[in-house]
Amino acid sequence: MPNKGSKTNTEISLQEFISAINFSYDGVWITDGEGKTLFVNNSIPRITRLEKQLVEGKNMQDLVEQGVFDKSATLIAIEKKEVVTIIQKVHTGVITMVTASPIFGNDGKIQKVITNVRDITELNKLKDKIEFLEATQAAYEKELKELKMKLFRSDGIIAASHRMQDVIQTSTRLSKYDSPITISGEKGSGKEMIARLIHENSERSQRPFIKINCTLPAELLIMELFGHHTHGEHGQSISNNASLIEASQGGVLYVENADQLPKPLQSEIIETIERLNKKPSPNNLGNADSIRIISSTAQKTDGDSSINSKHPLLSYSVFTIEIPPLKERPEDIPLLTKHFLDRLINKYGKELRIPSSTIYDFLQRPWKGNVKELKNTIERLYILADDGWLSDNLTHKADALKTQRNTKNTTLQSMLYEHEKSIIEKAFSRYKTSQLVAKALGISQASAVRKAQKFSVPLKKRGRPKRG
Ligand SMILES: Nc1ncnc2c1ncn2[C@@H]1O[C@H](COP(=O)(O)OP(=O)(O)OP(=O)(O)O)[C@@H](O)[C@H]1O
Repeated sequence: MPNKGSKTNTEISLQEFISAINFSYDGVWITDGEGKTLFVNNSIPRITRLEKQLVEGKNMQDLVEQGVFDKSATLIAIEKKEVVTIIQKVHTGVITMVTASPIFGNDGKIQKVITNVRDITELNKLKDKIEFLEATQAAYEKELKELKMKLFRSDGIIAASHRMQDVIQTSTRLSKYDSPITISGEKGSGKEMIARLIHENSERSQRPFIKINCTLPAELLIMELFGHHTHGEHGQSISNNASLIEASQGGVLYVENADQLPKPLQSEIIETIERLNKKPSPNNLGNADSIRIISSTAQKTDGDSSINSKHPLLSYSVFTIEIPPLKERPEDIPLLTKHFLDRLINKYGKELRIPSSTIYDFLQRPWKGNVKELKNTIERLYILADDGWLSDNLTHKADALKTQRNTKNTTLQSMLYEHEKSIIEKAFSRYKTSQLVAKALGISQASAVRKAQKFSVPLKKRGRPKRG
């Protein structure tokens, strides 16, 4: 029988209780209802790297004001009268996670606040490590994307502008799928070129790419699309020529300007293709003869679903690639010009150079017929040129002679140099002073002066005020 005055096994003395709390691995910090420190256990100095004497008896408010902590969970818990968890910075560099729990008396007032303190510096290091790994992963993904872009065959396609690079990137992605797609863009902007690029880079590349010319009269188009059938003497249907749809099996059917086809014909194309695509394959490995439809439209479809819904072929598409008009991507113009000129030189052997004034002029034009118009313009100028320069009037020829002295070749760098020079010369001839030129071109006056010196443009001297 235990003595009346002695402790049972389940009872604990205050001394034992305090030494148990001192053993706790987490820090324990107890204050009164005003935030004055009454007790800190032995883990507090280990975790916070603060001397016990520095904090014992101190009010949390003072410790925050002295900058020992950036904020105090105890003070917030007293204010909010609820349990609070925060991340706290100690001026020793340690980061802790603290949870402060108010203890209420019978009168409803806070009597004590007991706060658990945990060192999360390690956790933070882990977070840094995760962030580092995420950044590394992002860098690898970027590299992979660039490598994929390199693997993607896009020879002969100029895409210097961000918008065209996006188009190429989307095309790369879409070439791996069979989904029907629409390519939209103004006439001559490169819709067919992108459709062919998708085909060339897909698993269908060895199978046909069949283009339907929607400008043909409807009857002829129907015959071309579905084949010409007559009836034999027993009433059976005899096919007299192969249909374009059948010819495109396993490959791509490119329906150019699909929105110009009569709607019933658009629906019939979809139905015929769906029927053919559903034909079971001999080995159940998917239909190797399935047809992929790529439609094109000169209408801008972005954000306007009403355009798509009016045309069965456009609404059948699961993805639309928008090709921007040439005037919205001027960065492509100098490179396209060089690209088309190089091709002509390769074919015909007549060497020509491009004067900066021609590039300048090309950058100003509206190019309503887009890349096709640029290509044709270059071909026309190439045929007409007989003095070694690709230019389209006498002023340009005079410019070309000037440029000849300064330009050794037609690299992009030299073209850009000449282009900038021409802008600076024109700006000084129009606005006269470096101050006005700077304002017009949106550059600093110092930069306008430097550019004038770079291109040997004479600077107008400021007149001295007259005396007397
Ligand atoms: N980014 C480019 N790089 C190189 N050549 C291009 C580029 N874009 C278009 N072209 C060339 O410009 C010409 C017109 O392009 P394409 O026929 O693909 O345009 P389109 O939008 O299909 O024209 P249309 O609306 O008349 O059918 C083609 O010779 C094509 O190879």
